[in-house]
Amino acid sequence: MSTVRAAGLTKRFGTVDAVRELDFKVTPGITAFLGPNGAGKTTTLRMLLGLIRPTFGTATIDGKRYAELRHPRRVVGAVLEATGFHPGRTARRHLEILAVAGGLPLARVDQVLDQVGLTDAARRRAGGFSLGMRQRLGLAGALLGDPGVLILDEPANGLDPAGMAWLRGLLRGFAGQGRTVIVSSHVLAEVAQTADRAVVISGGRLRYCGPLEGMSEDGLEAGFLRLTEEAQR
Ligand SMILES: Nc1ncnc2c1ncn2[C@@H]1O[C@H](COP(=O)(O)OP(=O)(O)OP(=O)(O)O)[C@@H](O)[C@H]1O
Repeated sequence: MSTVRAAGLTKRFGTVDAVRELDFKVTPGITAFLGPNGAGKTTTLRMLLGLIRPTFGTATIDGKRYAELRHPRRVVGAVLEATGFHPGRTARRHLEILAVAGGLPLARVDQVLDQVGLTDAARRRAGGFSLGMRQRLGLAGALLGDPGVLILDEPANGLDPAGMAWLRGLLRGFAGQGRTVIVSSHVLAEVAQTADRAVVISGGRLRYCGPLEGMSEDGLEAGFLRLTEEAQR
């Protein structure tokens, strides 16, 4: 049962307050992480994953900052952008390297290739993959450590309708095992079909944290616009 928490989380880039005093807690299930362009979503996710340091406050997973996790890949898997592949490496080789670097059993590679539907493409070079296939490969890497938490930045980007339905099933199955998913998205129709809860930020500040129904009495889009419009900078 993994919990993700932001406490007083703040990030300043020069004079830009990207994230301001965010407090939220995410528990098992699927939580959509929503906000307009520039709201601070990616910055928040990068702080959770120890990729950038907060100016103030903390971002923790199971009570620990990412840097304090002894086996981070077993705790949290993440896909922030589907571009971090060596184009000349095959999908399988890419995952083998990640497994070795993360101290994970190589047997996981075939399991995750199967889980994301890339078994038949395992020997193909990632440089020739479509955007949707790169998303699947990124997801495979995130799943390698069999983590309790998945953090995904716009994972539906590039997926065709069948791919979106497949991703929804995968995330539901993952959450159904009592695990925690945080998924950022701009596609509210997809969010409505997938998420249990939402964290909404705008202008770097928290606007909502709670069940999806709680922000969408008159439709998710209307709720989202109401929560975020006064904060547009
Ligand atoms: N490395 C950086 N240096 C300076 N400013 C940054 C940096 N990274 C992000 N910002 C600024 O911080 C703010 C939040 O950006 P962020 O990428 O976190 O938003 P986002 O919600 O993920 O947006 P989008 O939906 O467009 O991806 C923006 O004003 C952005 O320009």
